[in-house]
Amino acid sequence: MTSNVSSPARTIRIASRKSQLALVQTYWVQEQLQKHFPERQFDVETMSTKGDKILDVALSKIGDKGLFTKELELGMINKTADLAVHSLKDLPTKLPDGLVLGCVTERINPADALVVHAKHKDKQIDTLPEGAVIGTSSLRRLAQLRYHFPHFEFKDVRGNLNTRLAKLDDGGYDALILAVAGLERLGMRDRVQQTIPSEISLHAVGQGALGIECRADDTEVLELLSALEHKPTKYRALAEREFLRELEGGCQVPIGANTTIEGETLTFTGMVASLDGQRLIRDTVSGNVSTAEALGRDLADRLKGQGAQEILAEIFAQIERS
Ligand SMILES: NCc1[nH]cc(CCC(=O)O)c1CC(=O)O
Repeated sequence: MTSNVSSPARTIRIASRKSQLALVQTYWVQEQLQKHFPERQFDVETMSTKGDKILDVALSKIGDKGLFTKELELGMINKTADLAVHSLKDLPTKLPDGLVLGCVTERINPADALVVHAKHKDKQIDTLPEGAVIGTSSLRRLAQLRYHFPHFEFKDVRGNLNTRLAKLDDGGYDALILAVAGLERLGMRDRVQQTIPSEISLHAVGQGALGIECRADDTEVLELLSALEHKPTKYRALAEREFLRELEGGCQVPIGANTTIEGETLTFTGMVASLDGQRLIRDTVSGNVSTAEALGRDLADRLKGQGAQEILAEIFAQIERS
């Protein structure tokens, strides 16, 4: 038999973390694929990742790249799964051999959000009182906010979104900094007190977009995924991820980004900051969208030329010691 025309199409197995946000994202992708390919079958299989299991240690101290992705990747490598849906910002810039970023879906708001305790419901980030306790587990948010608001106190906060919000509402914090995108996807847009301007906080690389990973040689899945691809988001993601790769930072270093596309022009602002918020290096480049990755490298080189490498080296040493 040389033809497989009559054999039934294989079921496509989508691997997902079990967190509420991961499931919302995965079911959204499943629904989109089903819409484009009504004759195909797409199943979802859930699994726990290391990042889901370790909840009592600050993320920056676990320090592992791929904390939220490794188990899903093993599933694809072992062929018990065919694709995995990630928050793009949780996906390391270097993927395991044999796997690729098959598709980037349309980005929603990539900004960070201020979420406040009820007693601050008339406040914005710049009117919160001196000594306000701000919860964040992101070194990027910590460094940028310290730089602009040295009079706040910062406290780590872990757990899924609902757990974090409960800790805020219980009075453990005055405010939290969270991604607008995560709140929006979980139907909690009303908790966004303020979208933090990019002048204050540049978002994480890839924030607000979904990245779908699959086997590099699975042409069938790659073809299915191309139906979900959003070109402008893909260009922005390529530029941002190349910038991060060049700076050799995982998700747990204070590196921020902001990209916009107007016509054919991609404009990219990036920053690297020290943990104490004392030093912050920021610059902007722009060029044709077709040169997205080169723009990311160019921006990284410029920041390195202004001292970014020293800052990052210090941070890696600090994390290792703690
Ligand atoms: N690090 C956790 C994480 N990974 C993805 C999101 C949601 C935002 C997104 O999809 O970019 C969040 C929560 C947050 O940062 O508040």
